[in-house]
Amino acid sequence: MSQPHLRHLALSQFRSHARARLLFDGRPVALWGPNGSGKTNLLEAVSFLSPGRGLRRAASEEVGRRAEGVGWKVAANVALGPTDHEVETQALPGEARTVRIDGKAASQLDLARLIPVLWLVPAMDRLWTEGAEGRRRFLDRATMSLFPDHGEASLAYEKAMRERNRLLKDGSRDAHWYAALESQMAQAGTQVARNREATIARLMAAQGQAETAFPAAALAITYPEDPLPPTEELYAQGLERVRWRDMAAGRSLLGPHRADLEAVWAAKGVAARDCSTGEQKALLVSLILANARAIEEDGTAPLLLLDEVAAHLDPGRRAALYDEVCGLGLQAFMTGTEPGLFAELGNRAQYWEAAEEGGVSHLTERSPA
Ligand SMILES: Nc1ncnc2c1ncn2[C@@H]1O[C@H](COP(=O)(O)OP(=O)(O)OP(=O)(O)O)[C@@H](O)[C@H]1O
Repeated sequence: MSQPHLRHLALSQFRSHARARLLFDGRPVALWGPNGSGKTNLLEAVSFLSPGRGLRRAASEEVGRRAEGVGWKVAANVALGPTDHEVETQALPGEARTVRIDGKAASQLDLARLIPVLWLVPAMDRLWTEGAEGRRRFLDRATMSLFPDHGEASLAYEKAMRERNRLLKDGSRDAHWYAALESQMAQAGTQVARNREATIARLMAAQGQAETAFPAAALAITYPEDPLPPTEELYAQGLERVRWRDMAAGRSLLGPHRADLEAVWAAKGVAARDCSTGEQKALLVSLILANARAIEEDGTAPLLLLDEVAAHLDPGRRAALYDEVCGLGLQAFMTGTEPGLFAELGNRAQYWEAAEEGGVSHLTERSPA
């Protein structure tokens, strides 16, 4: 039986794509074409089949085609074993993004339960050297793909923290109100932290399982000040203890929102941030493949969006990546400016050529000559 995949994808007024309809057979998809031809835009459309702001972290109104201003829509048929699901997500001008699954209104978190979507984009080349926020987002996306309750726990945590921050800013001394919010933060925050810890354990185990050309990373979650108390009860007590310190800071300083993800190239003992650009990319590829393997242990498979990943890898690693993607049976969407970058894939992939004319992208299924 084939892995979960998109059977068809239709875009309407999505960035440079006025109207596009693509049919897929479950093989990886290699998308090639010149700069600005709409390749990343297509991957971004697929990333909107998961919760959040997609792989460019764009606001919904940004992704509607500029010339039209009529809103945008992405529709897909998702094959999950013997069952197909119709998924639609769209936003009308000035309105929030909506989701429908099999014709019924659904939440964005329902998308995550249907099919996980993982991605690597060029902006993530700086993941290990820039601020902790990007690394937390990367970790949370991995976590959500393995623990579907993670999205709800994160939302509950953020909501309680926002309310506590408001009390802190207002200088409130209402101990009962603080205690209620701190108990909610401790409950949801402990869940968030546990899910993340379990995720890095699974990613490390999944890296160790396969002999690949990609380096294994030792991962750890760290905190800038106090470590996170290990139980819900101790965490609630910790929040009470630091209440007046937090009031001076005007915000909560203790919790999973301060976490950072550290990675070390295990065999060399070198921190990811001190590795070369290509090595950092190889570490990310290693983690994303480990993530896919861990998802497969749960009996499903993610969609993988790899934007311009081939350009950074030497030919040996490129071939290894393709072998791994094909071995896992993943529907990976991969972009490159030239078809030659996919030579090692041969007929194991479906090929689409992207071209742009008058600001509108066109996609044609075409095997490289
Ligand atoms: N909202 C929008 N409406 C219309 N066109 C848009 C919109 N947003 C971006 N574009 C256009 O889409 C094009 C970029 O497409 P995309 O990023 O998919 O290119 P690409 O093929 O991935 O290129 P590269 O190889 O350079 O990464 C640009 O020409 C940009 O102006």
